[in-house]
Amino acid sequence: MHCWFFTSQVFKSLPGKALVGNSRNFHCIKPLLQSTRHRPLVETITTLRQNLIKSLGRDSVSDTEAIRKQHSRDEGVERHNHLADLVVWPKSTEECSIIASLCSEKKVPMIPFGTGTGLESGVCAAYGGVSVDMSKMDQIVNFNPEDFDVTVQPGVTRKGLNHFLKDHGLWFPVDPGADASLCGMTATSASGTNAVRYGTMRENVLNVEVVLADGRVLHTAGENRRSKKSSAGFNLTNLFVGSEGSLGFITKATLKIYGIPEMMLSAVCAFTTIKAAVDTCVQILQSNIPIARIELMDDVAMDMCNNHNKLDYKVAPTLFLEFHGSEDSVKSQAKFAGEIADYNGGSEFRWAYESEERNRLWKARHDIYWTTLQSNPGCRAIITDVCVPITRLPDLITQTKADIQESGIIGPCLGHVGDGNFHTFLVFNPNKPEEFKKAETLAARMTKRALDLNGTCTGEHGIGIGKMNYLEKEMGPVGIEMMKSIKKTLDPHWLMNPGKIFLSEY
Ligand SMILES: Cc1cc2c(cc1C)N(C[C@H](O)[C@H](O)[C@H](O)COP(=O)(O)OP(=O)(O)OC[C@H]1O[C@@H](n3cnc4c(N)ncnc43)[C@H](O)[C@@H]1O)c1[nH]c(=O)[nH]c(=O)c1N2
Ligand SMILES: CCCCC(=O)C(=O)O
Ligand SMILES: [Mn+2]
Repeated sequence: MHCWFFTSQVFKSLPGKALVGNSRNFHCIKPLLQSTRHRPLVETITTLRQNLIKSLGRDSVSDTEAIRKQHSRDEGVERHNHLADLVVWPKSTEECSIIASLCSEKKVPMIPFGTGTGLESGVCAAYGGVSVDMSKMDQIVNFNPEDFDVTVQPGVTRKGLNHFLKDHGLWFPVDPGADASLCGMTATSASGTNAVRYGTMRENVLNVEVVLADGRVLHTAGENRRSKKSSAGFNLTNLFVGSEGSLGFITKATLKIYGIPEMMLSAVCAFTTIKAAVDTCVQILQSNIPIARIELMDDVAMDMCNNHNKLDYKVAPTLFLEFHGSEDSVKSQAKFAGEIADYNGGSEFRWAYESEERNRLWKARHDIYWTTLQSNPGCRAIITDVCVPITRLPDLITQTKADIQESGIIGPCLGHVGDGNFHTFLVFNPNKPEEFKKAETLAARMTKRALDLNGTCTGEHGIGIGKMNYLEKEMGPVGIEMMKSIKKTLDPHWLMNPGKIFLSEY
């Protein structure tokens, strides 16, 4: 994989005539999409801006540099140095359609923006264009507690939805660490710590409303449909789950919701080896214990976690577990899981009974990325996200940890092991190109290994720019051809989030 350290020479060599972008100081950028595409001309953007102001109002359109910068990057490693030319804030599906029609008419790229918590540069403006910030469409538009479904606009975040649902004794369990928008989560096919029991976005989205590149509005399961199952034709809903803004704007998502369990009980258990911890996880799943969360943190992650959260857990490979259900069910699940852990040499479970204690524990888990960066001031990290069939996980993690140790790079390992999904944060100093190179080499080896073990390059973060070349390997030529032909049907001028997912255009 190539990585170019940013120089003005590289920037000048990018395709384009009268460019509207600027040059931020990036430590690394990726090769652009193989394309003859140019950024929009200044005069095109000027006319488009006037038309957008006429349709949406002056307050809903911005071309200030600070706002364009804020909308052109996410929380992952900076892989791009281009800014959107304009940022707009639609207030309704109709306004979204107008934006799409105006941009299509001028052949200007459109980039949906949720909350910008993505990790693979999905919101970067690879070819400039219009960043469409969906945050002002923030209503819960349909709530059916007795049917266990809710329909939200794109500005509703997962924490916002859960705050609303709590008073009704309900919750939405998909929980990426960040407070992401639910439509952004749909767009990236997100998951998190609860997926082992409740599934990912793929299993929890019943219908989506989409504004297509030309402004048409599609309801992927038919307008207002919210049945739990359907055999009616192709599954268009799941086509849009994971589409990463490349097929249209998700303007509504209808989601499954759940009753808050009568009891939730968390526990922490340390092991002498990674293999013993992962074996425990595999055996718990094979025993059909309906565990709600089962997360792994290695010794490196536990050490950082203790230091930053004033915790005193053992510095060893550790499982964080959680059981949901009635009191009887939780107790019997916990007993059975405890016996399996014991069989694998695990320490006694350390229980967290009270919700305050549980929240502290899971917050420490969710914050581990920030903890890693704070433990290494001035550094950034390449975030890996491979996922394999669970029986392959012990080998994958053990070999990866050996690789990391040999490289001398700092790289905590953690994961949603119940799904076979794990992450490393490969820390590098942006001023030391050799460290970045080492981290990239490690990430590439790990991903290749996961693919060789029948897995995927991304369990939950998506392809964006960061994993474009891996998608080609994972899908093979026919798979990529099919994906592109679907994109061509929905977005014939390649205007929706160009420069993402695919290494080359049609
Ligand atoms: C600390 C921390 C921890 C985690 C994570 C991030 C961070 C910072 N994430 C990643 C992230 O939260 C996840 O990818 C979200 O789904 C992104 O949602 P945003 O609303 O922020 O989308 P964001 O604005 O970042 O956009 C992401 C992509 O979706 C597209 N998009 C956004 N809104 C859209 C819309 N309405 N219509 C069409 N396309 C749209 C964008 O164009 C882009 O390609 C994660 N993820 C995960 O799965 N599991 C995890 O455990 C974590 N953990
Ligand atoms: C922000 C880095 C990875 C986040 C993540 O996916 C997790 O902690 O599980
Ligand atoms: Mn994760």
